[in-house]
Amino acid sequence: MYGQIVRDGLVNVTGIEDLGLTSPVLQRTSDAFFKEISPFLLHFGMFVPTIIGQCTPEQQAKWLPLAMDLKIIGTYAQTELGHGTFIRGLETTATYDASTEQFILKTPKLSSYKWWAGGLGKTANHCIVLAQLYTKGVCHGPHPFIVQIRDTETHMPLPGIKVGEIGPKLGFNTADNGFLGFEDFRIPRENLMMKNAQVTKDGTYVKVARHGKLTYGTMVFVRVMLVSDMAYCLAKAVTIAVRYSAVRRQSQPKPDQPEPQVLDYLTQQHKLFICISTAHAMKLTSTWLWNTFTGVLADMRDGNTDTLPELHALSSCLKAISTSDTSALIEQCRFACGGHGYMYSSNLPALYSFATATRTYEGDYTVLLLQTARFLVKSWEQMDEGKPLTPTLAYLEQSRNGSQVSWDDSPEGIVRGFDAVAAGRIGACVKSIRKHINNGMDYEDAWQMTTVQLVGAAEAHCRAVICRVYRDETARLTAGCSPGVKAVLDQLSTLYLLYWALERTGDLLRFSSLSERDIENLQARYEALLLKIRPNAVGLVDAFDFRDEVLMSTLGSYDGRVYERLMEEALKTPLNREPVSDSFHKYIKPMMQGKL
Ligand SMILES: CC/C=C\C/C=C\C/C=C\CCCC(=O)SCCNC(=O)CCNC(=O)[C@H](O)C(C)(C)COP(=O)(O)OP(=O)(O)OC[C@H]1O[C@@H](n2cnc3c(N)ncnc32)[C@H](O)[C@@H]1OP(=O)(O)O
Ligand SMILES: Cc1cc2nc3c(=O)[nH]c(=O)nc-3n(C[C@H](O)[C@H](O)[C@H](O)COP(=O)(O)OP(=O)(O)OC[C@H]3O[C@@H](n4cnc5c(N)ncnc54)[C@H](O)[C@@H]3O)c2cc1C
Repeated sequence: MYGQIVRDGLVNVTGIEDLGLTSPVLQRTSDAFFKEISPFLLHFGMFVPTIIGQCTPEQQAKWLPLAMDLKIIGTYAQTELGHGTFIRGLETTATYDASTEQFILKTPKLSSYKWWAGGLGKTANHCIVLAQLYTKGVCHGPHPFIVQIRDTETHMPLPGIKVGEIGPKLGFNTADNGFLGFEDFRIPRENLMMKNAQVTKDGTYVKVARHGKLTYGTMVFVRVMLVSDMAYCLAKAVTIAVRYSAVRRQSQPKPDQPEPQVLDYLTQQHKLFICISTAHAMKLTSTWLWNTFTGVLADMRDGNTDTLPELHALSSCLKAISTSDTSALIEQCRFACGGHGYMYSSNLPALYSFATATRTYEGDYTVLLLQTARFLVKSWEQMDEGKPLTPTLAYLEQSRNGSQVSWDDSPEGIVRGFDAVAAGRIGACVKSIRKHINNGMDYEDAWQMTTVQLVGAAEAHCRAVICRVYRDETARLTAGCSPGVKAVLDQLSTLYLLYWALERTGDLLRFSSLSERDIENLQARYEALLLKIRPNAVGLVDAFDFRDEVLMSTLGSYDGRVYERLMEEALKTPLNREPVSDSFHKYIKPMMQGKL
C-alpha cells in the first residue's frame, strides 16, 4: 500500500512538474492518482510555503531549489503528542550554544514528541520543526527551524532522531503521518528560519517582524487554501450523489406508475441541492478570501500589518465553517445514496474522511471560531469608542441604535437579516461578558463563561460574510451571462439564502421582525425553488467537469453504469479470488464438526 502510494505520488509530482502545470490542474490531476492523500502533500502544502514565508532571501536561495527539485523531501512538524492547539505550550526546545554556533533540539518528555506531521513517518528526510527558542537563558517562544532528520542517501534516521509512523486513522491512511523525537540533536545556527527573528553568532536574539504572530503565517495560508479545497471536495461528492440519484429508481408513490428516479423526491432534492449551492458559495468565497489574503501580504511587504487581524479572523472562521459544512454535507451525500453510498468504491467514504479531518487540522473548529470571536468583540468595543470598523464588520453600525431590522424576504433583505443576526449575537456576547464582570468575575473567566455564545456569534458572522459574498459575486459574475445561465445561478444563490434563513429562524425571530407568516412564505419559496432546480440538477454537477478518473466512483461515473461498476469492483476484491476461503478449512469446518 505505502509503496504503491509513493510510486503514484512521484509519478504525479514529477510528471506534472515536467509539464509545468499550474495548481488548479495540479489539484485535478493529483486526484486522478489517489483516492486518499499523498505522502508528499505536506512537502508542497506546507514545507515549501514555510520556506518562502519564514526564510530570509539567502536561506530561500539555499533551500527552495532543493525542495522544488525534490532533492529534499519535507514536512511541517508543529503539533506534539501533548499540544496541538496551544502553540505557546509546545515542549520541544531549541537551545542556542554560542560555543559551537548550533541549536540543540530536545523533546524532553513523551508528550513533547512531534506527532501527526504528514509524510514524517517514512517519507520525509527534512522537516520544519516549531520549537521553543532559548538563547542566553531566555525563552523567546515557538520559532521555526529547518531540520534534516534522515540521511539523504540511506534514508536512515540521523543519530539522535527517533522517527516513525503513528498508525491507522479514520482516514488519511496514505498520508504517512509520523512521530519525531530529538535527543540532544544539533543543527547549525543558520537552520533557524530567520525572516521574522534572528539569533546572532554570539546568541543575541533579534526580533525582525513588527507583528508577533508572523511565525503563524503558514497556517493562515493553508487555512485560506482549505476553503477552496472544501469547495472542490464537496463538488465531487455532490456530483457522485446527484448522478447516482438520477440513475437510481426506488419505491412506487403511485400504484400505476413505474418507480421514479430518487432525484424526483423533494426530500432528495432538499439533501442535495444545498450541496451544489454550497460548493459554489465556498468557491466564490475562497476566491474573495484569496484576494483579501494577497492584499494583506502586499500591505505587510510595505511594513503595514494593520489588516492582518481581520485576515486572521476571516481565515479562521471561513476555514472552520467551510470544513464543518463540507463534512456534514458530504455525509449528507452519502446518506442520499443509501447502502451503495457506504461502499468504498463510491468514493464518498474517502471524501468524507478527508473533509472531516480538515475540521480538525490546521486549527480545530471551536478554537478558530473563538479566535474570530476575539476579533468581533474587540471590534464592538472599538465601535463603542467611536473608532472605525473594518469593511467586513460595517454591518455592526446598524446595531448601534439597537433598533430591530425589519424583515424583507428579497435576497438582499435576507443578507441584511443575517447581518442583523450576527450583530445581535455579538452584542449579546459583549453584554454577557460585561454582566459577568459586573458580578465580580475577571475578564478571562467572564470570557470563558460566554464562549458557547461566542462560537455562535462567530458562526453567524461567517454565515453573513458568505451570504453577502456569494450574492454579490454571483451578481457580478453573471452580469455578462446569457439569461438562462444567470437564472440558474441566481436560483442556486437564492436557494442558499432561503436554506440558511430556514435553518436560522430562531435567530431571525430574535433579531429581526420576521413573523410566523414570513416563515411559511420562506418554506413555500424554498420548496418551489427545489422543483425549479430539478431539471438542471444533472447539468449543474456535470458543469463541475470532473473526469471519471478524478471522481473514482462506481456511483458517479458519467455513463451511469452503476450496477455494472459495483459488480466489477466487487469481483476485484481479494476474497473473491477463490470460491472457498482457506478459513473454511482451518476454522469453520472444524467448528461445524465440533473439533474446535
Ligand atoms: C496548499 C495548501 C493545500 C492543502 C493543505 C496542505 C496540507 C493539508 C494537510 C494537513 C495539514 C495539517 C497541518 C497542521 O495541522 S499544522 C498544525 C496546525 N495547528 C494549528 O492550527 C494550531 C491552532 N492554534 C493556533 O493557531 C494558536 O495556538 C491560537 C489558537 C491562535 C492561540 O495562539 P496564541 O498564541 O495563544 O494566541 P492568542 O493569545 O489566542 O492571541 C494572541 C494574538 O495573536 C493573534 N493571532 C493568533 N494567531 C494568529 C495568526 N495565525 N495570524 C495572525 N494573528 C494571530 C490573535 O488574534 C491575538 O491577537 P490580539 O490582537 O487579539 O491579541
Ligand atoms: C489528519 C490530520 C493531519 C494532521 N497533520 C498535521 C501536520 O502535518 N503537522 C502538524 O503539525 N499537525 C498536524 N495535525 C495536527 C492538528 O494540527 C491538530 O490535531 C489540531 O491543531 C488540533 O489540536 P489537538 O489535536 O491538540 O486538539 P486539542 O486542541 O487538544 O482539542 C481537543 C478538544 O479541546 C478543545 N479545545 C482546545 N483548546 C480550546 C480552547 N482554548 N477553548 C475551547 N476549547 C478548546 C478543542 O475544541 C477540542 O474539542 C494533523 C491532524 C490531523 C487530524
